[in-house]
Amino acid sequence: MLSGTGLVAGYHRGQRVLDGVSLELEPGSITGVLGPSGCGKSTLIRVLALLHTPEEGVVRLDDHRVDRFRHAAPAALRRQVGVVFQHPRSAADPRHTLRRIVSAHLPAKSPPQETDRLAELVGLTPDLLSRRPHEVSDGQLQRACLARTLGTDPRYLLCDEMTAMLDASSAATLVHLIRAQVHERDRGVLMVSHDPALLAACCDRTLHWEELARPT
Ligand SMILES: Nc1ncnc2c1ncn2[C@@H]1O[C@H](COP(=O)(O)OP(=O)(O)OP(=O)(O)O)[C@@H](O)[C@H]1O
Repeated sequence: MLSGTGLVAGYHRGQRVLDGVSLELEPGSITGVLGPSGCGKSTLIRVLALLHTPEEGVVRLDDHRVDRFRHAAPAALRRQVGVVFQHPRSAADPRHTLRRIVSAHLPAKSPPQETDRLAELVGLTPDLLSRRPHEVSDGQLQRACLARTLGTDPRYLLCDEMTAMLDASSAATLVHLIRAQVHERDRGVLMVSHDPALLAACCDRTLHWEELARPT
């Protein structure tokens, strides 16, 4: 299980973006979190992904109580939690080919077939792999970002409004892919969004932001 308990976090002294937030993610299921823009959903994802240090509260990753975050977080723990961000164009280096983007988190000596396997998994055709971000659609680039994240075979996948930039058909394809990952690989998924219809369509349970922020 990946959990955060009583999390307090912000970006400036005295600013509490998260003020006593708790959430548990179980492997093999998709949890949705619904909240308005600016409530702190991305901040929660950053804390759970060990990318942002909470001022208070506890993050547990399976049997580990995490006590170091950001660069100090143990690599073995960091690799267990993958993140897909809202804006694929800010998350991918525009100079790199999709092949390089997809393979970015694979071990250095991985054979090219491993990149091909990840690309196929997310439905990227081989001809797209030689292109750069400006030569593909947002949906295709988001698939490449998802494939990159899956390269560490993370036990938990945190999706931060990952379909917000996509048309309905691309969004549905990605959601279908995520569901397959949950069932085939027993991953635990968090999907945050301000779109109740999206969460209702793909999550096993949906929590409202206010439910997470109850005092512990
Ligand atoms: N790097 C940062 N530095 C300072 N303040 C920040 C930073 N990132 C976010 N914030 C502030 O923290 C608050 C919560 O932001 P966050 O991005 O976590 O919300 P969100 O619910 O994900 O919003 P959205 O749905 O619009 O993406 C906002 O008031 C935002 O301005």
